Amino acid sequence: MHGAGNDFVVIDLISQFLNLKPAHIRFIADRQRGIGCDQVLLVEPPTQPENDFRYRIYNADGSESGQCGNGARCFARFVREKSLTWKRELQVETRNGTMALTVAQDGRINANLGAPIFDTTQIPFQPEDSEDNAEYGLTVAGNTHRIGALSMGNPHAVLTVDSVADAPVSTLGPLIESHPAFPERVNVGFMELVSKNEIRLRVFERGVGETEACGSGACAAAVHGIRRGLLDNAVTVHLPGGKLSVTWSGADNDDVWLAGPTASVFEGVVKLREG
Ligand SMILES: N[C@H](CCC[C@H](N)C(=O)O)C(=O)O
Repeated sequence: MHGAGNDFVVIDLISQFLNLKPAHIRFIADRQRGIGCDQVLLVEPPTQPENDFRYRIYNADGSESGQCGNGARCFARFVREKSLTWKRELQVETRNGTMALTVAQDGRINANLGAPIFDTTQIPFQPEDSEDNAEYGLTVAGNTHRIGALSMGNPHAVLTVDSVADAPVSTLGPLIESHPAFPERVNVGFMELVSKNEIRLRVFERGVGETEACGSGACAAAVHGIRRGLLDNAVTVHLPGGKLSVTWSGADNDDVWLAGPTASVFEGVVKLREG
């Protein structure tokens, strides 16, 4: 499956049981030797009866994440296509709590990624200096960059650039992804302001590299722009793989909603060697 080109292998662990280890995840995600994807998503029974499913997210390098916005939308489509539920309002358990997914009559899927988190200890982020107009200075290879830092259930650094086409995604992205100021590493967004309701964005994702789209990254960039007064509350996010929509009231405790396309591409059986 994919959401605007951010692609996933989604595994039903309700009608089957697998004890997947990081080596299995890396094999499945390997685009030459395995199936190939940005993330592997696990569909599991909930641990609490009031919820519908449990949702676990693993990056291509085998690391687990607490959030995947595009993946959540594909998750909602998957469980309905596989007749694991008929509901249109889903409560899904993630590593950080629960998230609401809604499937409209026209098939559009909205994901509630919860309220953004700016508390640096929860991102986690250890800033070199104090926040100034929602930005921090971050020294990378001798140069200081201005970044926004927040969590959408997973950590994000957001840089504002004049042009995403010219942004140093492949060089600066990995240096910030593994910067010591982010003890759990970080997803790195490069945001270009188009208007008060539109941005262009490229994301170097933690544990993957640059992806065609990043749902939580789109939310993090839009929230950062709204917080700095550069964007209105509804933002169209143009990514290399397609368009996502983010809405957030601007109130710190209000939830961030993500909408966008989903697609089911292929279904099959994978043979996992005992790892
Ligand atoms: N690489 C991210 C997880 C996937 C996020 C992205 N695919 C999305 O749609 O939010 C992380 O390690 O936090």
